[in-house]
Amino acid sequence: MEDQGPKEEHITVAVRIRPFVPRELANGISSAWELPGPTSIKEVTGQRFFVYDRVYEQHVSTEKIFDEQCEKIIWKLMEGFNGCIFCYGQTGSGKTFTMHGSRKTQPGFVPLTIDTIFAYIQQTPDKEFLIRCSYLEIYNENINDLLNPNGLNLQVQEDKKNGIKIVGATEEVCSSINQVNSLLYLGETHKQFASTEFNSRSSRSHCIFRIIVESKSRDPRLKNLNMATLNLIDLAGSESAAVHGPTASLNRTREMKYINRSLLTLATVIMRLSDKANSIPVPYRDSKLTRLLRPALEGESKVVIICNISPSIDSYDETLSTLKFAQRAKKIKQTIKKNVVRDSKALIMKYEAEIEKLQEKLREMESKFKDEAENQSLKDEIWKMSEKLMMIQDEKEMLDAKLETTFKEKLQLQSELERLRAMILVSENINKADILEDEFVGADKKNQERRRLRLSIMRDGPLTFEEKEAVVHEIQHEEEKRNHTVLADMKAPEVDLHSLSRRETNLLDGVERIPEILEKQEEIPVNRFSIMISDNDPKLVKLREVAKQADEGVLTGPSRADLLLVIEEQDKLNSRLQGQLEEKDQQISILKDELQLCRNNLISMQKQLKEYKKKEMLN
Ligand SMILES: Nc1ncnc2c1ncn2[C@@H]1O[C@H](COP(=O)(O)OP(=O)(O)OP(=O)(O)O)[C@@H](O)[C@H]1O
Repeated sequence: MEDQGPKEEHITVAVRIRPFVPRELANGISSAWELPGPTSIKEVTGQRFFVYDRVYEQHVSTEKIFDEQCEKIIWKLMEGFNGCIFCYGQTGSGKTFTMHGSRKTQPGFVPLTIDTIFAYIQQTPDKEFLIRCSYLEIYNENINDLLNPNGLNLQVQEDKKNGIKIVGATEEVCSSINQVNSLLYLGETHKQFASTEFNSRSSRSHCIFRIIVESKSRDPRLKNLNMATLNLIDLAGSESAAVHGPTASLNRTREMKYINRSLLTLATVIMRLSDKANSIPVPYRDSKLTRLLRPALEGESKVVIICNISPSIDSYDETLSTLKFAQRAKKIKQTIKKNVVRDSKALIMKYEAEIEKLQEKLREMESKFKDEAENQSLKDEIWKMSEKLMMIQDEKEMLDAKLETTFKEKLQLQSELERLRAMILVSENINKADILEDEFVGADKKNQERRRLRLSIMRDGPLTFEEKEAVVHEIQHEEEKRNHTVLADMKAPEVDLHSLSRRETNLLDGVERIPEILEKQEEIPVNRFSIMISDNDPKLVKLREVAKQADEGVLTGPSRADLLLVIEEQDKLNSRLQGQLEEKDQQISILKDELQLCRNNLISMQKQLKEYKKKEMLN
C-alpha cells in the first residue's frame, strides 16, 4: 500500500564529522568533539551534548550515510513525494565531499541518488517515468543556470498552484545515468570555486541539483500521474574574515558577505519554523536560498539535513554554531502529502500526446516510404528490363548478321559444289546416274558409249587406245563448255554438226544434256564418288598434255592408275565441300533456332516493359 495519508513528521537531521585533513594533522590539532553514541555528540573538554537522528564518526562512508538517511527519500520521490537533502556546515567541513564526492573513490549523494533512481525504474516495470534535471547556483544572490552559461540572474516565480519556478532554467530530460553524469560534469565547469585558508577548492555559491520525476501507471485505466521534485543542495560554507586572511580581495569579501547573509536567513527561517508557537512571520523572502527552500521547509518535501562538522578544536565556534542550527532544524515538523497531478500540464502527458502524434506521423511516413520504395523497385525493374532488352536486341542483330554471313557462305559452297558437279565425269552411283541419264537421254548409242567409257575407267587393267582418246575428248569438251559459259554473253559461233567428227558429235550431244542430268543429280545422295577437275589443277594440266599427245598420235598415257588417282583426289575435295555445306546447314538451323528464341524473348520483354510502364504511370 502506498503511503498517501498526510502525517506529521520531523525533519531528519544527521551530523557527519569529517576526518582530520592533512593541514590539521600537520599542525597537530586536537579534536574538540567525541561521540558517546550513534546519535549523540559531546564536547571533549566541556559539557555540551547534542542528540540528533544520527551522528556519523570520521571514517563512516558516504554510501552508508546515504543508505541510512537518503535512500528512503529517493523511494518516496519515485512514488510522488517531494524531497530535499542539503548539506550545511562551515567552509571546509566536507559538504561537497558528502554531496558530490568522487565517482571513482567515494561517490557522493548526487551520484548515489542517480543510481538509485535508475535502479528503481528498472525494478518497476508497471510504471513509466520521465526524469528531468536542472543544475543551478546562487552566487552573490543571483540564480545562475549551471547548464547554460548565458542563463544568469534567473528570476524566481512563486505560484500557489505550481509552487516555485525558476524562469528560464534549463530542464534536461535524461534517459540514462551517463546523460545525468554529463550534465553534472557540464555544471561543474560553470561553478564558482576559490581557494581559501581552509579549503583549496571552496564553493563560493549554493549549488542546487534538481531532479523532477514524473511517474504514471502503465495501466491505461489508471490516469493519475505523480510528479515530485528532489533538491540536492550543497550549501556554501559559513566563514569568517579570518578564512581569507588580511589580504582578501574585494570579490572574496563580497562573496563571503552574501554567503553568510543567506545562511543567516536560513538559520532564522529554521528557528522560526522550529518555534511554531511564536507567530512571527518566517523571512523566506530575505534570500534567494530560503525562497527556493520554502516549499520544502513548509512541508511539501521530506527533508534530510546533513550537518558537516570539522573535528578540529580550531573550528570549535563554527562547529558549535552548526550543531545549534541542526538542533533547531530537528524541531521542525512537517506534514507531507503526495503530489498527484490530474491535469495535462505534466510533461509526461504532453510527451505521450507528442509521442502519439509522432507515431501517427511515422506511420504516414512509413506508408509513404513504402509507396516510394515500391515505386523505386518498379523503376529498378524497368531499368533492368530495358538493359536486358537492349542486350537481347544486340544479340539479335549479331545473330542476324551471323545468319547472313552463314547464308552467304552456304551459297558460296553451293555454287562451288554446283561447279564441281558440272564437271562430274563418273560417279560411284553410276548405275543410279545411268538410270537417270537414260531417262533423260534415252538409250541412244552415244550415251551408251559414254557409260561404257565411265565403266571402263572403273575397270582394272590398261585403257584401250579408244578409251584414252575418249577421256581426252571428254576433258577437251569440259574445257570448251567452261569457255562457252564464260563467254555466254558473247554470240556463240555456229557449229556445223556435219563437219564434226563422230567423236566430237558424240561428246557435244552428251554435254548438251549434262545440265539436265546435273539437275536430276541434285536429288541423288551427295556423297557419291566423282571426278572433279579444276582449271589449274596439275592433274588437268597433265591430262591436257595427254590429250595433246593423243591428237598428235603419240599418246602414251595416262594409265588407269593416274586417272583413278585424279578421281580419288577430286572426290575427297568434293566430299569435304559437301561436309562443309552440311555444317553450314546445321549452323543455319541452330542460328535460326537461336534467333527465334531471341525474338520470343524480345517480344515477352517488350510486353513486360509495357506493363511496368503502365503500372508506373498509374502510381
Ligand atoms: N568524510 C571525509 N573523508 C575524507 N576527506 C574528507 C571528508 N570530508 C571532507 N574531506 C576533505 O576535506 C576537504 C574539504 O572538503 P569539502 O570541499 O567537501 O568542504 P566544503 O564543506 O564543501 O567546503 P566549502 O564550503 O569551502 O566548499 C576536502 O579536501 C575533502 O576531501
